[in-house]
Parts: sequence; C-alpha cells; structure tokens
Amino acid sequence: MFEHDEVVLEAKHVTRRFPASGGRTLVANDDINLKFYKGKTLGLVGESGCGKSTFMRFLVSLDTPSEGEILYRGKDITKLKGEELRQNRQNIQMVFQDPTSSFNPKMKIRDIVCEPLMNFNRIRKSEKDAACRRLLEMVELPGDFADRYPHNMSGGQRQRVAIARALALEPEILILDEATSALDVSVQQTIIELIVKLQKEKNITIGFICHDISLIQSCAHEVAVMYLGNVVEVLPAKNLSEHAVHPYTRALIGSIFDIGMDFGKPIEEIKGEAPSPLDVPAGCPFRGRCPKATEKCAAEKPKLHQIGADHEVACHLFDKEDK
Ligand SMILES: Nc1ncnc2c1ncn2[C@@H]1O[C@H](COP(=O)(O)OP(=O)(O)OP(=O)(O)O)[C@@H](O)[C@H]1O
Repeated sequence: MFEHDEVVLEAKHVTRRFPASGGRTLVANDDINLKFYKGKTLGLVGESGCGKSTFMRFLVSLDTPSEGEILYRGKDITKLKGEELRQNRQNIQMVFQDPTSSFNPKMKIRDIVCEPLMNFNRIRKSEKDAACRRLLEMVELPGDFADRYPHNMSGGQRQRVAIARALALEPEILILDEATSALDVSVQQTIIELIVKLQKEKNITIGFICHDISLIQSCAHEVAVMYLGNVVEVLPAKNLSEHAVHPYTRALIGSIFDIGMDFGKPIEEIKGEAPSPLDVPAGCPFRGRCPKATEKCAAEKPKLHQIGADHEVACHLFDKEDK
C-alpha cells in the first residue's frame, strides 16, 4: 500500500483472544496486519463487534494483543513498560465516542485541555491560560471557553475539546474511535472538516474507526474492512465504491447507497446477521452470508493478498490461481 509513503505504525500478526463462558475462546482480532502512513488516515470499518475497538486499543497501549507486534517507528510498543510506556503515550493519542465519560465533570475546560501538558511537565501552571487559549483556538472554539465546565457545552464543542486535549502533546498519531458517531450529521461534518484541516497542518497520522463506510470514505486515504475479527479488504478510500471487490465490502456499500445505482460493479445485498464471534465458521468467516461462497470457502480460510498496487483482499474469488 502507498509504497512511497513512510510507515509510522505497523501491526504485524496481531491476534487477541478473550476467554469466554464454558471454557470457550473469543477471537476478537485474528492475525491483523495493517500499516499506518505518515500524514495519512487509515479508516477501519465494519459492523459492531467485528473487533475495531479491540485493535485500536492496542495502538494506544490500553490493552496488549495475545500475539503479534505493534511497531511504532520500528519499536514494538506492546512490550513497553513503566516510564517508557508512559513516555510513548505522547506519540499516540486517542479520542473516544463520548468525551463526557472521559472528562471529569468537576474540572474546567482549562484543566481538562492542559492535563496532558501538565502531566508531562511541558508547561508551568502559570502558562495554562495561554496554552488552553491556543489549543481551543486551534479547534475553532473561543478562548474564554476555558472557564466552562463540560456540561455547559454542546456535544460538538465537547468533541472539539477532546481533540484539543488529544493534540496538546503534538502526537504523531491520533486514533479516533467513533469520534463523531454520537453527533448530529451536520455537526459530524464540521468535526470531520476540522480533523482533515488539522491533519494537513500538522501532518498527523490518523486511525479512524467508524461503522459508517460513507463517512470513512469522506475523510480517510485508505480503508481497511473488518469482519468477525479479520481484515477482509484494504484499499484506497478514493472511488471506493468502484474498486471494492470483497462481497462483504460491496454489501456494506450496498447498505448505504441505492441498490439501483451504477457503481460499475453489481452490489450484493447482505443476508442475515454476522454470527457470534464465538461461532466463527471454518474457512472464510463471511461464507455464511456470501452469495458467491464455494466449497473452497468452507474448506480454506482466504488470506489477505495483493490484487492491485494499493489493494489487498481476503477472498477466494480473487485467488490468483482461479483467475
Ligand atoms: N474485554 C473483553 N472481554 C471479552 N470479550 C471482549 C472484550 N472486549 C471485546 N470483546 C469482544 O470482542 C469482540 C470485538 O469487540 P470490539 O469492541 O472490538 O468490536 P467493535 O467492532 O469495536 O464493535 P463496536 O463498534 O460495537 O464497539 C466483541 O464480540 C466483544 O464482545
């Protein structure tokens, strides 16, 4: 993917198993391999429960995989401990769906926004006012919001505060976990525009988790599609509807666009619901819902493989030997 771009962060063979009832094991991430490029946005899309958040939590060291590596500039951050782990948090910051749950309601915006700067001794107490004003203005909020409490702000304004706090330490990577999903569509759009603008100004690498493929398309450079813990397709976001080939990606596209619209390729309708991640079928995880599944799909799990310069897919329909 994007061969000439600089890889900042790379997940290699990342698997996460959770123990489940009855001695069973839930595989939330199954051998994930993804790259994040300098100044670019990788969108991670898929239905609820497919393992998006589980994966992104590794990137910000909120959890560690059962197997695999997360390399930040070549160093495996899953092995970091103590002070090294703490210092690394400056490089990769995260914004969650609901900032209210991560904000202390008794803290003023000034203290919320400046907390990371104070924690890492980047500023003195006397510099908080100016730092907060600068950060609020960066996210296009008035500087005097510093004296407000989170509950005196709208959802969109709170999310701007969350972005200001996440960018306070000037991280190289920003992870947005459904960061606009709770907002009204019009507000969502203004937050996306802000993120895109800040990315251009600061050359930030972004990981954008979202269940909405149309939203991802509007702000990501590259899209990775997940299904039941597996990445099934990775491709450029530009003209995604024309280029996507995996039956699941096409079904996701079909769920947002008019089935009758002509995108150059037929759009399959998605059947049924995703099985429980405790009952992932053998072979291709999507085969139970795939209109084109064959015997090979039941017998053998397709591996993610390259089918174009910037395009990978895990689907037997696109195996080289079958072409
Ligand atoms: N700590 C945990 N213990 C057990 N199972 C977990 C744990 N965390 C996640 N899971 C399971 O792993 C699977 C993937 O969850 P995850 O939250 O990563 O999905 P998601 O794609 O982010 O979905 P959503 O958009 O609903 O958050 C789900 O079946 C979930 O129940």
